[in-house]
Amino acid sequence: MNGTQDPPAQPVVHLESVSRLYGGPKNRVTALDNVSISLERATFTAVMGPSGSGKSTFLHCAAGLDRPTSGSVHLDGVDLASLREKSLTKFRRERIGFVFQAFNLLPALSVVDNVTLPLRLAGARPKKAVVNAVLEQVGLSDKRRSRPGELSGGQQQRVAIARALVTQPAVIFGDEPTGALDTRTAAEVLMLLRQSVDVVGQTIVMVTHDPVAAAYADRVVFLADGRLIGTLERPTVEQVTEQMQKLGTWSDPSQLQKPEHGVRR
Ligand SMILES: Nc1ncnc2c1ncn2[C@@H]1O[C@H](COP(=O)(O)OP(=O)(O)OP(=O)(O)O)[C@@H](O)[C@H]1O
Repeated sequence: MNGTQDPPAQPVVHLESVSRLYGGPKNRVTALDNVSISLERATFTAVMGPSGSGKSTFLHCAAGLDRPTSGSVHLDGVDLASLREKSLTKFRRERIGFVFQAFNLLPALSVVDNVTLPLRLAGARPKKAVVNAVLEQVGLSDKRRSRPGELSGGQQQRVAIARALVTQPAVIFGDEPTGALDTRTAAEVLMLLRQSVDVVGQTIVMVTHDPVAAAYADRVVFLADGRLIGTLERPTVEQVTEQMQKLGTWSDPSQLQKPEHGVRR
């Protein structure tokens, strides 16, 4: 036995048998049904599935915005169930970044003030070098004094990405981050997300309906009726489209690759 071997890398996100039920006994909805998955650091995961399959619920439970009915979520080694509401809010602010379809920028604030807002909310003083590096990374160094209204949609989403990156979070969760953008601008934003994984080792989890967007990820996980029914590694647009068509037409989901536990290269 080799005693000098490194221990296996701890996944940055780990869901174990997570279920989320809504409603009461008479109108019970199982939005997530016994989902287990591990996501490793510096990976880009896309979450796909038909409407109502549980994608948003998955994202909300994984990011500590919602609490599972049963099962556990560990994020960056922390069991989210162990955190009370206030600590969970602090944890989210410090360790998780969010990028939404609607960019959710504050219109009265400049680019730089929008980007540094999470740090200031956390009571930290933004480090100039970090802020400059992040603005450079998203290609907005020359727009730091602009207001969101003076920017294009793609530029606004890049501000939102810079705001998510600036706390150097364990994970960035994206909910249709390119849903409001035209094809070319979406490609630029996806490229930026991809680069943040490859260059600075960011971990990203993104819900999307778009096979083209999903193909930027390292892995696509497919949900149907709240269940994790398959994964695709190093997906191509064609493969993702094919899997979505299978799900859409409800042909045999067993044709999909079975989900693996603790998957990654
Ligand atoms: N707060 C809630 N109360 C009751 N039912 C809910 C609630 N949130 C979600 N659901 C139900 O849970 C299921 C999964 O919803 P979810 O929003 O996670 O799906 P989704 O895959 O993100 O859908 P879409 O692609 O349409 O956004 C759906 O049947 C939905 O109606």
